[in-house]
Amino acid sequence: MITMEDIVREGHPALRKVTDEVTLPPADEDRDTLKNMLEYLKNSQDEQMCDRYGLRPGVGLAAPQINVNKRMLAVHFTDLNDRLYSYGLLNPKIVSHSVEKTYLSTGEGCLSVDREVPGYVPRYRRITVRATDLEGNDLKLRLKDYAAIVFQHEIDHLHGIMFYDHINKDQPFKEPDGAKPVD
Ligand SMILES: O=CN(O)C[C@@H](CC1CCCC1)C(=O)N1NCCC[C@H]1C(=O)Nc1ccccn1
Ligand code: NI
Repeated sequence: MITMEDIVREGHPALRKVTDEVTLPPADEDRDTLKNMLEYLKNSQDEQMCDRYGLRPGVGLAAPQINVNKRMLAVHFTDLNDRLYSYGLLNPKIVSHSVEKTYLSTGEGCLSVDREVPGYVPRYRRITVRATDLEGNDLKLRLKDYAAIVFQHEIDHLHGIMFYDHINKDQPFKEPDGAKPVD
């Protein structure tokens, strides 16, 4: 099982690499890795598992965070309309997005960042993501608000981008133009 020891922290070169696409169909090793990433998220949202293994709760995890240079991510969360997003995705790609922006009013954090980095992280309010899931199905996900934010945070990791790269240096809490916050 993946624990916090497996999660690399900022400064580790893996977090600044652009990941390689996964050859499809995925090798068993890649599928197992992605299943373990999804398992981590579920474990991290279970009180007992959290306490027993010292896990930091997470709603998303990208392969570079466990030092795997592959274009794979896992998400496990329910959005504000109680829709469950629980996926292991291969080669996810944002194929379109709104001009309109959003941001988490609490700012963002990262399991690979052991410090608070204050400030709003501008994100597209709506995105369409194409990807392959663990069963080999081609998915097209239309995401907005919180779900769009989570997926953008994870897909950024696959391109060596950290959330704080987007924070306005001069005015971290400047509201991004015309953006509607997600609380
Ligand atoms: O790349 C992936 N990561 O770095 C894990 C991050 C991903 C989220 C950060 C902002 C959007 C996606 C993550 O999940 N967190 N960030 C650090 C500590 C908190 C934790 C979190 O938001 N937990 C949570 C939230 C709601 C419900 C349950 N748990
Ligand atoms: Ni992160």
